[in-house]
Amino acid sequence: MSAPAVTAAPWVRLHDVGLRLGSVQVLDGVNLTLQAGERVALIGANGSGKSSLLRVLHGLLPPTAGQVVRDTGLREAMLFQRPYLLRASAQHNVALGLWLRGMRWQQARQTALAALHRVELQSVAHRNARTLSGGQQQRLALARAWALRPDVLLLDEPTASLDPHAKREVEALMADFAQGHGQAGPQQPMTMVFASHNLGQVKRLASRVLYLERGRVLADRPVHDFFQGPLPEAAQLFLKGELS
Ligand SMILES: Nc1ncnc2c1ncn2[C@@H]1O[C@H](COP(=O)(O)OP(=O)(O)OP(=O)(O)O)[C@@H](O)[C@H]1O
Repeated sequence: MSAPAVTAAPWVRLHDVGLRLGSVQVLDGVNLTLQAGERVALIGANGSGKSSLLRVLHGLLPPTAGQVVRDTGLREAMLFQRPYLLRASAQHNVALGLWLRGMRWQQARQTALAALHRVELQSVAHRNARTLSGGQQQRLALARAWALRPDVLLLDEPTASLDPHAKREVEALMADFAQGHGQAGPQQPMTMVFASHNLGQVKRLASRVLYLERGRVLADRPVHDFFQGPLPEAAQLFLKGELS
């Protein structure tokens, strides 16, 4: 992908952020500035803290130490590992999110239909969302997020449980959104932060890579530098394991 139009404005800053849940130190001493327009991949072993960091970035989990400072003028949406869908039509699932944010129902239904077109799900707009395939459900979740016109999209392993074809479809939509073909318009590429175990996907989509281990950010590099190394030994070993 071509270089993103990174603006100078930070979307969010984390100052020495820690997160303790019960007896587990989930995040530890995280210092991070993410700029609008970046495409950031979070990688690391299971349990390294990727999902938790996404939740802290999105403001769903307050940190138990440190500070999060965000640009509240930017609209955010988040996609979870398994989308939560109501037992209602695909169109209804998208429209409801818009209605809850104050849009009139008729307009919400129309906007929802346009969003379903965007992800090529118009033919199943009236199907019960729970009967859709995994790939279709993930695209529906993307439509639901896209309909909200987010400036920032956070995604937690969005293609983890999908077959290769569905994976490619979801990835193509992510790439499209990141390039500025989302609703924010071509002048303003969507800022994207995604957790992934798929290094090919990271290379294809990310502009910057954060490697997490036991709640700490051990490496934070532009994507090209990350894969060219040199990296801290732990990150190097992780990459070797993932690529073997
Ligand atoms: N509510 C909770 N209470 C206690 N510990 C938690 C809670 N949520 C997460 N954890 C722990 O925090 C650590 C980080 O979890 P997290 O889900 O953020 O990791 P992850 O890198 O996203 O993992 P995966 O790749 O498996 O999705 C894990 O040890 C997990 O068990």
